[in-house]
Amino acid sequence: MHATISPSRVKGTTRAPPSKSYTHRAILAAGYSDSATVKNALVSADTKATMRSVGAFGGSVERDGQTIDVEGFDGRPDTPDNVIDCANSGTTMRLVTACAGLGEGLTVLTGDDSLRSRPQGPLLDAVSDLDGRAESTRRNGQAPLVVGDGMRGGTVEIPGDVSSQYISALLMAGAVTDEGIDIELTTELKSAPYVEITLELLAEYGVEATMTDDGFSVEGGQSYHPTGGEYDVPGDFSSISYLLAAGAAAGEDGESVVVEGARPSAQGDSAIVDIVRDMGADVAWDEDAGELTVSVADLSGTTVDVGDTPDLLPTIAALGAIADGDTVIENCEHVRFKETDRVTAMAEELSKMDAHVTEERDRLTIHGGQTDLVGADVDGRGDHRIVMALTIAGLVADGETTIAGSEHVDVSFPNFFESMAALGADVSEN
Ligand SMILES: O=C(O)C1=C[C@@H](OP(=O)(O)O)[C@@H](O)[C@H](O)C1
Ligand SMILES: C=C(OP(=O)(O)O)C(=O)O
Repeated sequence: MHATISPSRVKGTTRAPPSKSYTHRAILAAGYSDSATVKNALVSADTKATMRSVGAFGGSVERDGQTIDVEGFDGRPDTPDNVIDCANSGTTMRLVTACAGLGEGLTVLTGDDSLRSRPQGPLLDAVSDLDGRAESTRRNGQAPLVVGDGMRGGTVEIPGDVSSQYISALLMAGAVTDEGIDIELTTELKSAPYVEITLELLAEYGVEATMTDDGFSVEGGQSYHPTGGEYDVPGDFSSISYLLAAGAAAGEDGESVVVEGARPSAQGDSAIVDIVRDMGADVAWDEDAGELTVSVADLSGTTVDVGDTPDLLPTIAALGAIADGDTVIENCEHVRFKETDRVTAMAEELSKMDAHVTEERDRLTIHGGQTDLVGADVDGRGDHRIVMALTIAGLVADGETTIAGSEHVDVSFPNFFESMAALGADVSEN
């Protein structure tokens, strides 16, 4: 599918979709429990992969709108009858790999072309070091994976600079081992707020895990049970970043964009509020009401370290192409290991719209204000965040922008184009 965006202005009230990261964890945690209900869940292609996994492990997952009732597998998972398809979802593959490691039998995990090219090696090594079996069928550290054989607890070393999801996965699984798991990081942790999200979610399910001097630790023999049997998912700040960016860059003069569902949580991506402010936009955040209000401004460049917030890179790059002056995105090498290499993807696609971009291994600089953005045929590269970020650029470009692969927004923000159109954006899909 293609999305066509014509220059347009936005205003009005919209609602943030529920957090993808919390939804994945809440559903798998419900799987580890005897039963739990996840309310206000994100129902998207990625979170459906986690629901399928819980079912494959012997749980039952029933969905009524955004309420998910889970009868869990209660501790260690059963051996699945079939392979588990994690589709495009890195979070599912990592969280489910550690869970599969607990099983008596073997689980086979696969995914789409993108997911089968992403790194799993450090997590496979960790599961093996903890006496499980974890192999890449192609012996290249990538899926398809074969995992199982009753991983035990213990101490394990793992790098922190490839994916924080390995640590989240081991913490979730470690709670139901006998001995627990102590994780020692061998390199600096990137995407650290996502481990905070895991700790916060675990606490909500009555499971204790902590940060230590050299990593993280979870005691074994714990059981999962959310207070009152229910967990309520907060709004997603990665998704909110596109809505805020739209309001800041393409808001109607004298009007504002209001985003509901923005309640504070451990999400590092709430940094987008300050980033947009630094670029010159006026943003008010009523944290009690969970409401953000943004109005249009002449944006200027900024410098952002995305070590903690990799998913914001496409949004910041698009804003940088709209702003005057240089926007420097630093500490971004790990953003190359996502659904696509997002550093190169944004550099190349924004260049098609006449943006001036300098790409280095660990830094992306967008030289804003040198020429106006022009509408172009661009490629979303099968990556939801590239599609959504290019849409923001398309709102202010001169002429029509056509984005290939627009259907991929179903990974994290299925009603993205409907939400944009309701705010007044001139967008259509065909
Ligand atoms: O744990 C999570 O929910 C996520 C962690 C981050 O990945 P990395 O830890 O691989 O950087 C982030 O990019 C991804 O979208 C979601
Ligand atoms: C990288 C992402 O997700 P995942 O790692 O789950 O595929 C994302 O949503 O940007």
